[in-house]
Amino acid sequence: MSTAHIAAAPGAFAQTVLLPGDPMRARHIAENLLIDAMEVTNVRAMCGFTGWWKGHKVSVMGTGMGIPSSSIYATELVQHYQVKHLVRVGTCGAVANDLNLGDMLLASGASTDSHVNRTRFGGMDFAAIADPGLVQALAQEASLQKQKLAIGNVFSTDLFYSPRNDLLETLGRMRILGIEMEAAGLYGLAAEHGVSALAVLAVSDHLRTQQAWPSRQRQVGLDQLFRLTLDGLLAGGYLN
Ligand SMILES: O=P(O)(O)O[C@H]1O[C@H](CO)[C@@H](O)[C@H]1O
Ligand SMILES: O=c1cc[nH]c(=O)[nH]1
Repeated sequence: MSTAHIAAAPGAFAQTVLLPGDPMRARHIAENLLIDAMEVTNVRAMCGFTGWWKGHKVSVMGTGMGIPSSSIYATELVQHYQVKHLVRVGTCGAVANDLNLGDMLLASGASTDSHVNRTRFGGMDFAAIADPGLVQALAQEASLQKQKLAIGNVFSTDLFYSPRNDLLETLGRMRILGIEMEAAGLYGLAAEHGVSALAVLAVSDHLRTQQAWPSRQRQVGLDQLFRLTLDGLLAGGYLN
């Protein structure tokens, strides 16, 4: 079986899939963290892998950038490959003053300038929230491992390069912690399809100080985040 964008055999994916925006980050996770990971799809070079974390099956697949691209892959994974838990592992820009490059952030909610959830929700505002069970699993694991994990609202934007001069001030005033481009769409999609979703992010840029990771570090510099996420998913019973 294959879909328009995923060419994988039935059952090729685990019930839980890590979803980085960058397909090369998916490959990095498969080759450096998972055991016996096999590439299961590569359409448009959007590679996906299934392997093992501490004896439990897990998949990882790139989504591309932004809600439109990530929604295509997430929908096909849920509808055609019976995926139950969608866990975005991405980068974000820090809005909050007390976040630094490399800090980890769990998006318990995601605000957005995208209209996808209004389209889903009859024109009304949908509160795009992470699955509470996944939030608890990751928060508990971070606490157990004594790792700092900020938890709060992020902003999922359609425009990486925003023309709005007031955006940072507005986001800060509304207690948004960070900015990225997929979580709100993923949370709306999960609600629509009756699956669970979570986004955990590493700070790759700081919008106030203009500090930024180089592109290579965005690809391979998130291992601490991946390990914490995989351990949390395992402890929470999300890996089969
Ligand atoms: O690093 P990823 O997971 O791609 O996430 C962030 O990086 C991209 C922009 O550079 C957007 O996809 C944004 O959400
Ligand atoms: O969407 C994103 C991702 C990383 N850094 C940003 O500033 N924005």
